[in-house]
Amino acid sequence: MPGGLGLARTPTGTALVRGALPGEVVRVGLRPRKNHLEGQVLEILQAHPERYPEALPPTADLPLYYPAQLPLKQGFVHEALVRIAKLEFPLSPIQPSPDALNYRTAAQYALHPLGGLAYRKPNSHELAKIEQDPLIAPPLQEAFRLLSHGALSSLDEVVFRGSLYEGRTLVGLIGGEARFCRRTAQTLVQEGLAGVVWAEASPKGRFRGRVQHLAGERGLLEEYGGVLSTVDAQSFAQVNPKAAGLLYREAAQIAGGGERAVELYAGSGVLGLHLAERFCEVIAIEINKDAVRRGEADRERLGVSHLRFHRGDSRELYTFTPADLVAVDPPRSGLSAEVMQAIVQARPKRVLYLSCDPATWARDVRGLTQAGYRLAFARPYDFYPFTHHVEVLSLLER
Ligand SMILES: C[S@@+](CC[C@H](N)C(=O)[O-])C[C@H]1O[C@@H](n2cnc3c(N)ncnc32)[C@H](O)[C@@H]1O
Repeated sequence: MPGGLGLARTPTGTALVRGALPGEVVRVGLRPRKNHLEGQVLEILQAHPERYPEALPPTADLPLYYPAQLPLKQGFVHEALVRIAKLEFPLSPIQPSPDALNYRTAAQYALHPLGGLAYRKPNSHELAKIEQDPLIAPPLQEAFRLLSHGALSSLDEVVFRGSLYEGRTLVGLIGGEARFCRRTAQTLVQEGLAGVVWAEASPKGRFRGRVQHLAGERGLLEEYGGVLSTVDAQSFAQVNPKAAGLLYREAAQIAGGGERAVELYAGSGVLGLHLAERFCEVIAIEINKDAVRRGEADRERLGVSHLRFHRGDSRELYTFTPADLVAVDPPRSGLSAEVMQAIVQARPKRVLYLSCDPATWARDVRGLTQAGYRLAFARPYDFYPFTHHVEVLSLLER
């Protein structure tokens, strides 16, 4: 089901079960929650006929052979539209990921106290050591090998950001003190990693505190749908560049053209660079300064002078109206009430909505349809094989 949990009805109520696939018979340890029961699979008594038999990291909550994952993901988006947006709409078929394994170009791991890399078990502080990660792309495999054997126990986490285009990987070392990491960073670069940054472990979140460059490169070029964009270890970029490239291309095709497009939640403006082929002016609004810095550098390198960045909040859309198109790609929480209001007041002819959460997307589609827009196109995209996550590309028109 959406959220990556199995659903079961029991005599004492509904149970949400981590690790169970639809139709499986499992033995589960259950705990009562406020309105339901929750648990973890202890033993699989009758497995799904398509269950994937090889080892996967604990974040892979959809362990099915790849073709069996796709109809489930299509179903998550359809179900969100019917249940939340109250719409029966003919979704276009899901676009599979070009690679089902070895696709991720970003990953983060905890450091195990006994050495090696580990995952935090879902909803717990316990660490599960991992020997390999079949979901990460080839350039990250080498970084994984190097850091699995390093003596890094003073750190909390390591972050990898690789590039398929350059075949190299940047590493972020998180926690401890920068001065104790400098020598390790230089060795890692000598051993073939592209660059290393250090970041303090901050309660505000990863890379929200002090960040210091330690060795090698600060950024790498990555290809997204024919556009070369800079990526770094500390700011957002899509982690499946081949799948994201397909989405950006289709997004630009369905967006039409016109005088002005405004892109909200723009990151480093990769979508904006695609839209710039069809609009006389594109404004990219993004709150994160590192993402804006990367985007400005890309725009200059590519000579796209009619794409401009505004570092600020998406609520500031009103400063850049009128617009023919407003494009949004918000975090999982979707559009805030203020951004929704700003879009409705701006009255663009078209709203291009990219989403990484079908439930909040469906909520916002409902809001936009109530404000006079109609859903004209929607296609699920699979950026995260072997997980329940699914992206949506959609277009609304008024
Ligand atoms: C899902 S990412 C999309 C980035 C970009 N469209 C891409 O595909 O690479 C969401 C982005 O929204 C930015 N963001 C979050 N809240 C924001 C806000 N209130 N106003 C502007 N940008 C925001 C984040 O920094 C992040 O870069």
